[in-house]
Amino acid sequence: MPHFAANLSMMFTDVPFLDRFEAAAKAGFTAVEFLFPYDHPAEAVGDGLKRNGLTQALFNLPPGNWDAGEKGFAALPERFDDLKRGLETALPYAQATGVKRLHLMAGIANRSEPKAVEQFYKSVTWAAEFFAAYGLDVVIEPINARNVPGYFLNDFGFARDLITELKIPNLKLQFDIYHCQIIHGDVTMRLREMMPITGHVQIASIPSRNEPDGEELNYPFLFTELDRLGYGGFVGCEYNPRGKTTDGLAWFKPYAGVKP
Ligand SMILES: O=C(O)C(=O)[C@@H](O)CO
Ligand SMILES: [Mg+2]
Repeated sequence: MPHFAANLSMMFTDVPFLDRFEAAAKAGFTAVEFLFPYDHPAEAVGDGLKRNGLTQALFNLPPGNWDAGEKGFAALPERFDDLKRGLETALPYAQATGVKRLHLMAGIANRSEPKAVEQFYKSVTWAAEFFAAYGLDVVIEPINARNVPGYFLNDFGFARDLITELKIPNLKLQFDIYHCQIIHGDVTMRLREMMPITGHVQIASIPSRNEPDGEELNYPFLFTELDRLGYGGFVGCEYNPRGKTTDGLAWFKPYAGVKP
């Protein structure tokens, strides 16, 4: 049975961030993820988790000025120092939460520009080697161009080739089913192909990015497929609830309380 992680940047937003851990636990989640914890002290985030018996599935490395449109630096040669500083910033949060994987964002850059590609390889290698020393994985996620126009990493085949070519044991794919369906379709065949390099999975309905209980994809089929493929990682609920988060959790009832 999949092990779902509530995304606390998108779910339970009717309460302040640090109160969302309790809200997720009360709703039956045993794991959480979020985009960025950096507005709060690492200890407070770690306490929120521990007090509620939750496991941290994932969070993102610092992306730069998110509100100004920055989406990470990994493909930006002129921002390599910022990227390196970001790894240091994330480390205390990783240690306070006990998370085992971190998402490295590529940034807004043109993939047909050789310097951006070269920098992406360099940054990904640097980050993976940095976190290997702490027993952490680094994941990279293809993101569709409708949600993030100009995002460098917008192709699952490119991510697969890079991971396969670099052969860095702690470098893996963040397989967001929502993005895969929008970019390519054929989600089941891609899950089958890319399962050996997949370190994290995320879900949402397509095209609305709401609860995984309708629209384009048959999620119960995909959850069974993840089990059939032997996926033992987390499935992040990275969706915008249609209304109050708890009112939209009927789909989750059979999975509540599942531990790895
Ligand atoms: O947008 C997504 O999908 C994510 O997983 C975020 O963490 C990155 O924006
Ligand atoms: Mg995602």
